[in-house]
Amino acid sequence: ISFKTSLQTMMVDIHPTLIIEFLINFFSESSAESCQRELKASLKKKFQCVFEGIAKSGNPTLLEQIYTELYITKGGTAEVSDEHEVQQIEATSRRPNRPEATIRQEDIFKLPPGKQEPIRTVMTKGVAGIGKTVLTQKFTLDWAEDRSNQDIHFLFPFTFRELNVLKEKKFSLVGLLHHFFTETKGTCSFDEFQVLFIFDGLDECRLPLDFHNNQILTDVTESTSVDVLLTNLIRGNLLPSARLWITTRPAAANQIPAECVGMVTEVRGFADPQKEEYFRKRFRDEEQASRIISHIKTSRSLHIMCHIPVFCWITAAVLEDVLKTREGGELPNTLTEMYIHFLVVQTKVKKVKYDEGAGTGPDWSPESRKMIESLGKLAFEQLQKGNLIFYESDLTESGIDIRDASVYSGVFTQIFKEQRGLHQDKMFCFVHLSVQEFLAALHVHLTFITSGVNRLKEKPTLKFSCYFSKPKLTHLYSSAVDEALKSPNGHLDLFLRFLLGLSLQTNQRLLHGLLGQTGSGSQTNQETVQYIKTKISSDLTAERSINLFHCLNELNDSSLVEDIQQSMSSGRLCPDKLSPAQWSALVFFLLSSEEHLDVFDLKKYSTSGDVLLKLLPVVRASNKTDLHSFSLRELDLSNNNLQGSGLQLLAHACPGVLRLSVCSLSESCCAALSSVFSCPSTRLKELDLSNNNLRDAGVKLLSAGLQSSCCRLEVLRLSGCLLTQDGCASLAAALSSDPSRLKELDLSYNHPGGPGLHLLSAQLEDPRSSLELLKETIKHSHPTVPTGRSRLGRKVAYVERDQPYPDHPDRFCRNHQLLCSAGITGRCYWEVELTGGVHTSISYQGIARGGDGNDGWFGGNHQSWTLFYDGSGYSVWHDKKGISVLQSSSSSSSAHRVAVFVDCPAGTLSFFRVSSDSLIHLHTFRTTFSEPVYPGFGLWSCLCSSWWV
Ligand SMILES: Nc1ncnc2c1ncn2[C@@H]1O[C@H](COP(=O)(O)OP(=O)(O)OP(=O)(O)O)[C@@H](O)[C@H]1O
Repeated sequence: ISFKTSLQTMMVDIHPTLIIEFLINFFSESSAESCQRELKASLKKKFQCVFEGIAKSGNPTLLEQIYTELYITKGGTAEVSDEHEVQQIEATSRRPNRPEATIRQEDIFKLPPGKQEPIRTVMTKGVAGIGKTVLTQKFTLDWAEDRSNQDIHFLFPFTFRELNVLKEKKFSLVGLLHHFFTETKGTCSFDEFQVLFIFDGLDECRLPLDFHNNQILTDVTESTSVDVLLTNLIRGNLLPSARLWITTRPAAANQIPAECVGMVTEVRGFADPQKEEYFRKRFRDEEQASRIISHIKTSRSLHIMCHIPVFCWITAAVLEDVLKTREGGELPNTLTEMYIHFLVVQTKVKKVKYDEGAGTGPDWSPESRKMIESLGKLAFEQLQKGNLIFYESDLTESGIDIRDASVYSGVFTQIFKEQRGLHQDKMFCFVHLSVQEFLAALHVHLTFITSGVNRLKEKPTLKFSCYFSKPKLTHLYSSAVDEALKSPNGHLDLFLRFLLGLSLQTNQRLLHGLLGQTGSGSQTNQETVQYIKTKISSDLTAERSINLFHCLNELNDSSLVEDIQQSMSSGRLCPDKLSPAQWSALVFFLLSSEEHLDVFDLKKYSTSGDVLLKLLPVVRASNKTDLHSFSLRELDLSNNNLQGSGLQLLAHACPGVLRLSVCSLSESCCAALSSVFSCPSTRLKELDLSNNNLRDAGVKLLSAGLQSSCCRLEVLRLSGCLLTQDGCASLAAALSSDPSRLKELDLSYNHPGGPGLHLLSAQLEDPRSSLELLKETIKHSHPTVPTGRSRLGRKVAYVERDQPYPDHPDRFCRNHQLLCSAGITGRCYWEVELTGGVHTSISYQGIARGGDGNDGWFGGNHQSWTLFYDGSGYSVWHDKKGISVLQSSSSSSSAHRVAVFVDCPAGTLSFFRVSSDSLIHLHTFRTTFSEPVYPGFGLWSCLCSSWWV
């Protein structure tokens, strides 16, 4: 009636085009409303249940019944984190008591206080199994059931898993929405609606998200490949008014350019009270829940791991079973034990469900054995490649019959999930990365026991030699330790813990029937323990030695830690006399001891900068570190891979000068430092942040702190921090604010551009500004490409053929590299055209030429500095420390030029990329050259490496 009346009223005196417009609006609105209703109904159906590792035949659990609040923090960057996920879990597990900005699940898209604009793109990071998917499901369900976020008209939850299978297909954005959400077919224009896209699991994305080269697309009805749709949607070219939520494991976060992300949040899993809540929700029987909770609390390792919801789920499954069958018996304590029980429990479940077995004790049938062997092979081979999602072809490669695959996933539903993407493409994954790591370790163990082949060495070297001597398990373990230590991102750390855990006879007995013969004896274990201890004594990073201590734990050896504990309790601990192994033991002990971490009083140990550096992992982990008596005037932590952790504490502790040059700091660290500037108790006067990739976004955060009336900073060094005009504008705004006390600002080796410098130079003139000195030496020492340069026409290429040159002591024995014969003492500029993996370096004459080759690599010692191009990006190295400086968009096979500018008297060495006769600054080393330097070149491999000068 109301429609009819309105229409009649209008018909009387309104222009016909307006009537048509009214009609279109009227109908599109009502059809949009019905689309929304149907979409909500379908999402409600889809998300009200959570499949806890059971993909097919299990009983779905209601999300509402198990959902336990997750701890989510705000802040951080979209940058990649190199730490292995388990270390992150262990580090982050201690943080919840810190006053960090947290955010509730339902507020993720609320307008932030004081902001006019809503955030367009939120990225949520979190390690495997921490609850990202469940979180997006809860958000979606709450929306679909009208509980929250009703300002959103349409919510479209996608997973990268399902988008992967559309790799070869073409869609328009509207077409893609209609394809996945058929309920919305009645709506063709989403411009005037508030739309939220959820993209879950960026780490699983196999689409080439090329943000730099993909075509720009603004038309939502134009068809193209899905990756082009995604890059344009994320960049805001398509549907600029839409909101986006992307979730990812930390290692994959940097696939999205930082400028496209408005806010980063991180799921930290369950805080301590939520762990209890989880088990109480899961076990309605209160007594059973209490027993399980108190057991978990007795083992620090288990308690920490229970921050990860999926681990809670594994623990619940194991303990439920163990408590049933082992009244009064010992409960699993180490990680390996827990995972062995998990496997045993699953086998029993399978026996009861499918083989009508009694379910008492695991009886490994030949089929179950074969299945575990195949899954183990798959787990190991894919772990080596860094893959967590597998396709049918990966299964075939590991000897798994594709026709049986669904039976496998049906049987071992809780270990191995089968995912069905669109078009019924099958994808598989283990329920959790740690299950994959466990099965991979089991595979390596079994292969060695049965055939003497060490899978970590990849060569069946023992095939013949085993006729003469029995292959030794100690070799397997020591090579596994070596491989794990070699991995740049620690991807074998947890694998190693499991492999060593499996060497214990007590654990092997639990798997009796699967393993057949047991392998190692106590002699082997002792040798392995000794080997690990020698490694701990060597020069390892804190994270690496901590993992080795966890390994000793799995081997039931706690002697190193006990020694330290005794020295501590007897008051004999003397920090100046500790060996590297004892330092590591102290760090590990402090990290694993609950009470020491509540308030960590550093002065108990020493007040030297060196000690502070060694104890940094503890400082990072402690809830509160007492650094007030730490009365250093100046603290120089330059050239350390700090990555920002513990910075806030350090900066508070340091009253005068803090040097953090070349510390791998990024934008995220600037928020911490900025909050120090504005803290009333700050006494920081000079801060050197040179040669860290802070970029404009980081400097913007610092500038906010500089404006605080509490800030006492007088000297700020930001040389070589990748700043452009925007960064300079933020600094200029901060300096013009009233209370700024900054007198000296070093901006050399950045790209401020004319307007940027102009803004800052104006501060020098302004009598109200405190700025007295502005260094922007880039104008002078940043070379322009010289016009009259000549091509030397020297070319070197990598060949795999003997060369007819006689031996010479100046020749590098192992490394494919050479030094020029003329040394440089003044200023020199040269360019190199390269393809493939190439080192462009300078070095002193004295660099090692012989030996095993490890010390003589350019950048692998204190005598040389190098820019290394690995075929996809650049990194700079000196004294074995490297930082990545630029990812390249060109392919490894295409030639490109880099330039080197060395200024010996000034002590600078700069590397640039030459791009159509302009120079892009990559990095500047600053040092004192004590002798002449020689240009050097190295060819990494047969990737057709070659260079011209
Ligand atoms: N908030 C929660 N409450 C209860 N259980 C949860 C919660 N979050 C996760 N879980 C449990 O943990 C399991 C794994 O969670 P989820 O799949 O969300 O992890 P994820 O972070 O997406 O992991 P991945 O990176 O491996 O995809 C779930 O199947 C569920 O059993």
